[in-house]
Amino acid sequence: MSPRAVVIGPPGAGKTTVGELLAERLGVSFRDVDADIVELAGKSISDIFTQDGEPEFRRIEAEAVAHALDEHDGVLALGGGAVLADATRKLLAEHTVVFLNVGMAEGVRRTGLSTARPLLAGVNPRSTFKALLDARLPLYREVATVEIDTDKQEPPGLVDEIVAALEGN
Ligand SMILES: Nc1ncnc2c1ncn2[C@@H]1O[C@H](COP(=O)(O)OP(=O)(O)OP(=O)(O)O)[C@@H](O)[C@H]1O
Ligand SMILES: O=C(O)C1=C[C@@H](O)[C@@H](O)[C@H](O)C1
Ligand SMILES: [Mg+2]
Repeated sequence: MSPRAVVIGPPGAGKTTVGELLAERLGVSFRDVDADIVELAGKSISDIFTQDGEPEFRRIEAEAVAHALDEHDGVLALGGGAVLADATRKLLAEHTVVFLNVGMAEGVRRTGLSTARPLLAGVNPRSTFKALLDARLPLYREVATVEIDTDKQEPPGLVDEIVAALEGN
């Protein structure tokens, strides 16, 4: 079993919003690994980061991604930092991966000051977001089947673009 599409990208790229719509359009179910992790750990992502640390979060995340890639045949959204794990990038090489990209200004606007995103909760979200993009862009691109720029289009239009890109693949 393999997901119809795995959705990756930075926080605020729209993985959850666009992923849900894409699943609806394809007539399949949607699953979000961030939600799997919360269920597995029995606490919020912020609590995992503060109580157990980022390395422990990444360990749980890599395991949860491997399970979900194996089990889910619909649309699967990964957490923004899932591609940091070498093992996860290796697994993704076998899958159809949609990279939703977002620029710094729009990414910061969309994520706002939400405490649900512990990595962006610091004093300067703009520079944090930029550092995160600089470090991760090559990793997203390494595993992406298609890359979609989300800055200037609403989710329904993005779904049209993704479906067209996947059909042409
Ligand atoms: N293309 C878009 N245009 C405008 N707003 C958008 C777009 N995509 C998502 N949003 C809005 O941006 C916010 C973040 O979207 P969403 O939660 O889907 O991102 P995400 O990639 O799942 O983030 P995270 O990595 O934190 O889970 C939401 O309020 C959503 O409505
Ligand atoms: O960008 C990241 O590293 C993260 C994004 C979220 O999806 C969550 O997986 C968590 O907050 C970490
Ligand atoms: Mg999300």
